[in-house]
Amino acid sequence: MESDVLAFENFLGKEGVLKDDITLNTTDWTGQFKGPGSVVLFPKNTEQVSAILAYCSKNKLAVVPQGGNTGLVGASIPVHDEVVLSLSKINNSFSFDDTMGILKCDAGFILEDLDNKLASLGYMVPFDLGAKGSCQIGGNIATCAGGIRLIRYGSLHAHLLGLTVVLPDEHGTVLHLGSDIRKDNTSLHTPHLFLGSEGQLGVITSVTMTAVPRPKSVQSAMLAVTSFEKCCEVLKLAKSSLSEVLSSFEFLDEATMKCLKTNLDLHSVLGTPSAFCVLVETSGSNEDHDMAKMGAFLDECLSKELILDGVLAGSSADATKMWQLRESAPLAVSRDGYVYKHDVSLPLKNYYELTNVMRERCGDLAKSVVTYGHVGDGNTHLNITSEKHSEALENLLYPFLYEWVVAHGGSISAEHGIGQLKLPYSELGKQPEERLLVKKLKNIFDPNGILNPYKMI
Ligand SMILES: O=C(O)CC[C@@H](O)C(=O)O
Ligand SMILES: [Zn+2]
Repeated sequence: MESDVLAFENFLGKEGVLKDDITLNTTDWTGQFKGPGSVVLFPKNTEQVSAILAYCSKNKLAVVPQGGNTGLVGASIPVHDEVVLSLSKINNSFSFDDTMGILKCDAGFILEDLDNKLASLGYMVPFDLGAKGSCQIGGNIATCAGGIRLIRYGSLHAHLLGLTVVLPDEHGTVLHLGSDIRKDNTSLHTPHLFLGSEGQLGVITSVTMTAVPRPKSVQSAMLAVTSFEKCCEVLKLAKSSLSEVLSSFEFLDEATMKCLKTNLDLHSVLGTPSAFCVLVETSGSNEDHDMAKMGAFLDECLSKELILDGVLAGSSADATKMWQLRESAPLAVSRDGYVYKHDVSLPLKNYYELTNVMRERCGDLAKSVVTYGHVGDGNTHLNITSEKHSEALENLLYPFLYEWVVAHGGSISAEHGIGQLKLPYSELGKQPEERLLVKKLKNIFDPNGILNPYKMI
């Protein structure tokens, strides 16, 4: 490794190579994934990434590309002594076409910084995540990040136009995929292969994507609902009556509210306790119009007895309080004890059934069985906690939970990916021929298998 470090210092200068105290880059924020790693590299541009990958390819050194390291499945953490390649210093180039709404930028931009830059131009990034203050746009693409606005703007597949990627071959080949324009049907849509590829095909150094006009009016309301069936009725009504302005439809159950109160001292904004809370947001361009729509929607929810109670945010401080509840849910469960995290999608008819089934199955072994998530997309975050890691509980959970999800037509990973966490179950629900095709593709991009090994593929 010493000669490798010298070679890296030669490409990057001493300041681009971190040898000691690398724990920040070899541990994830939940503390669940820790790898020894060997060295952390901080290239400043695509050429330096190319030099690194060419060298690692010739010398068969495994590499873990790393963005903001905010993932939840251990995809950006080394398993053994892989070299960590951080993209965080590749964050200079930014350009924006404010007529077409097309953004081109380096992969290492922090999502929130990018969004702030776009704000001054009247636009925003078309997705939003709790991790926005630390995650990076290149990592968002590599993991096909979902988040709280997917119901309105669609997944990143709808926004990605082009990428610069570096391949892990002996030349460190630099590829410019797709284009910087909205419509280009001249080839296979190769940039999209990298969406959700978990850094296993190549290293993304630059991203071209669409941004969306920043809404001038945003309304948020929190609703108390007595049954999950009614939550689904409220969703249907929100889609039909809020239609084009609906931008979010999020969900927290009573156990989540309890966890927020006990572990973070965060209290519901609703006066009436209820089994379920729904957070609805609209985004539009005309406050009077959007307020009228939200008001009519809330009236209809009440008159049809779909909700027990509802609070409309009267100020941005009120809205912040509502969103703080939803966005703090992951932190609240992490303070509850050892957490078994799940990110699965299901047909809505089975969405909360999973929680009920698991609550009964886990019995007293679980401390809390908590569900929140993007109900509008059928994506549930079922988090099960125990005082400490429990093998008995783990054996009750797996593979039962993932098999149940697949048997009910769901996906074992809705938005967080496979990484290390779900690797043992990654074949579930997949046709063997599809897995084979994916492996063949991986082999074309990374014949030596050096890029982010022991993960999804
Ligand atoms: O903590 C989780 O399980 C989910 C994290 C994130 O995807 C969210 O939606 O808050
Ligand atoms: Zn989520």
